[in-house]
Amino acid sequence: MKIGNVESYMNDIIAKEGAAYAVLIDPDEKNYAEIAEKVKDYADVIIIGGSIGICDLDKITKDIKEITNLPTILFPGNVDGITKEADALFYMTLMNSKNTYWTITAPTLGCIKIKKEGIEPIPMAYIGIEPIQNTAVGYVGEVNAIPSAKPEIAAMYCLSASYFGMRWAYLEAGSGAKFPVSSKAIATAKHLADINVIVGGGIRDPETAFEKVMYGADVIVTGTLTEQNPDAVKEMRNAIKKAGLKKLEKLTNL
Ligand SMILES: CC(C)=CCC/C(C)=C/CC/C(C)=C/CC/C(C)=C/COP(=O)(O)OP(=O)(O)O
Ligand SMILES: O=P(O)(O)OC[C@@H](O)CO
Ligand SMILES: [Mg+2]
Repeated sequence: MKIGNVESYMNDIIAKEGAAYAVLIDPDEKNYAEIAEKVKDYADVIIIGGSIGICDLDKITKDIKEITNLPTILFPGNVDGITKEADALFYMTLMNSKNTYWTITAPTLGCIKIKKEGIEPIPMAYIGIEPIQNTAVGYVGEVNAIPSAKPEIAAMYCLSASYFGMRWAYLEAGSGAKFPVSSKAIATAKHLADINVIVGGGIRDPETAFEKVMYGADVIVTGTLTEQNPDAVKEMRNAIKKAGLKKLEKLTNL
C-alpha cells in the first residue's frame, strides 16, 4: 500500500523537525471554529474526532479545513466518523480492546466508504494505556488498559503493530487523562519497534510535551488543553519543536 500525501507530509516534518504537533478538535465542541482560528498558525495537522459524536461532521470538517488550511485527519470514534471533506483518516484498530468490534469490525465496516470517498487511510495501532480506563475512550472502546507500570507491554504492542505492517502507533492515555503515558513506555516502544509513535492524553503543559518528545514521541496530540485554552498552542508548539531539534541533534551526534 503506497504512502499518501498527508502521511508523507507528517514523515517529512518528523524527519526535519524531530516531532510534529497535532491538535485534536472534537466536532462536538461548539467553539470548534474559534479553536481552529487560534491554532491554525501553530499546529502541523488537525485531527478531528470525538468518542461520542452526534454532529454535522461534513460541515464541521469543511469549516476547519477552510479556516486552518492545514491537513485534516479523521480520528473516528466509530463508522459514523467518516467524511469526504477530510484529507486523511487514521485507519485504526484499538489493539487492546476486549471487543473485536473495536479491533477489526468497526474499521472494516468503514473501509468501503473510505475508499469510495477517496480519503487517505493512515494505518494506525491505537493502544490504550492506564489511566485510559477512567476516560470516555476507555469506556466506549472496552479497553483492557495496559498498566502504566508495565512500559514493556506497551512497547510489545508497538512491535506487534509494526509486524502487522502498521506505520503508526498511538499510545493513548485517554482524553482528559489524570496523567499521560509514561516516558519510559515511549522510549521502550521506540527502542523496540520501527514505527512512528503518537502520544496523547493528559498532556497539559509544554514541559510534559518537551519530555515526551525527548523520550521519543514523533507526534504530540493535545485536545482538552487546546479546547479549553486555544492560546496554549503557541508555547506547546515551541516546546515540541525545541525538543524535536534537540532529539535530532542527539541522534546525529551518536
Ligand atoms: C477506522 C474506523 C472507520 C473506525 C475505527 C473505530 C475505532 C477503532 C475506535 C476506537 C474507540 C474509540 C471510542 C475511539 C475514539 C477516539 C477519539 C475520537 C478520542 C477523542 O475523544 P474525545 O471526544 O476527545 O474524548 P471526550 O469524549 O472525553 O471529550
Ligand atoms: O484531550 P487530551 O487529554 O489532550 O487527549 C488527546 C487525545 O489523546 C484524546 O484521544
Ligand atoms: Mg471530546
